[in-house]
Amino acid sequence: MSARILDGKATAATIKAELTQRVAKLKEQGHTTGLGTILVGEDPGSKWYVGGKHKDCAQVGIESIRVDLPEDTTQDELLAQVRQLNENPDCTGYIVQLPLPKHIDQDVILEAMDPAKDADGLHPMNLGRLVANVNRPMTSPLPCTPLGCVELLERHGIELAGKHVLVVGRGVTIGRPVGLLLTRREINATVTLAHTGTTNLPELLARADVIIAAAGVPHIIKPQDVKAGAIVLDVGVSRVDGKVTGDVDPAVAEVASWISPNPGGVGPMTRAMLLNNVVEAAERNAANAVKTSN
Ligand SMILES: Nc1nc2c(c(=O)[nH]1)N[C@@H](CN(C=O)c1ccc(C(=O)N[C@@H](CCC(=O)O)C(=O)O)cc1)CN2
Repeated sequence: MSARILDGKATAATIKAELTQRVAKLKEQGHTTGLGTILVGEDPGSKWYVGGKHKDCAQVGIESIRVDLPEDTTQDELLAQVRQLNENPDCTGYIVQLPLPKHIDQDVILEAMDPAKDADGLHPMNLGRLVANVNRPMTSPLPCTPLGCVELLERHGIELAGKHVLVVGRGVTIGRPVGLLLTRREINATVTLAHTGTTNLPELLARADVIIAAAGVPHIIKPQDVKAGAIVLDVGVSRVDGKVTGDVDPAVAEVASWISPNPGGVGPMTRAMLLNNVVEAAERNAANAVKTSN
């Protein structure tokens, strides 16, 4: 058996085409949609990701504002840039590219962002809303990679209700929020969150219906670890000899029923969900403008 492919590249292209229409509609109504990015330092991977975000914006008609700062930028200088984007009316939403240099406290920066402009859904208020709101539709931004995982599965017709999902990794951008998202009532999955302190990972892997691997350890998930027919999302990103390498050994495709390639799986979906968050923020602004004018 060879697993079917959860094609993130093709799915992201479809989503971008849908978003292009929504951005055009907003423009017709007199609303511009703009994404801001703040990049600190020279990390080649981060530069590539930020460049990709601006290319995506150009493709779907979103204006973009790019702030690139040197590695030795102080926390106060970065905070000043954050406040400028909070106030900039052309910026509908923005992101601060992570990771930040070690001398900057990521939590302080994320907390200084206007939660309504937090295109990454990583402001503590937006993460708190994800924790607190189990039943009503979410109206605040959600973290892009978790959203990308859910959207990728849904758009391939995969039902998660009643499934046992094992998330490997407890990071704030993926592991923790994806668990919260999957346990919302409209998705209804049962989630186990494994991390470096988990003592029975082999046992958990062997019984999972769905595995979301976000550990950042190259090829940590092997074919013999996985239940036959499991659905496997490879979210981890490491570089081995300069090549993007996921958490999942490609031979897992011989055992799984569905697998996301890496590259070409969850990465492009993360980018598409960022655009989605910006467009949703612009649509919320447009709806609020109508309310206040009535
Ligand atoms: N502020 C944020 N910082 C970071 C995030 C994030 O969501 N918000 N996630 C990652 C990096 N990231 C987006 O910023 C990201 C990672 C990977 C991809 C992607 O499309 N990857 C390609 C392969 C890329 C390659 O060849 O190097 C793929 O999977 O096909 C997009 C975005 C950390 N920082």
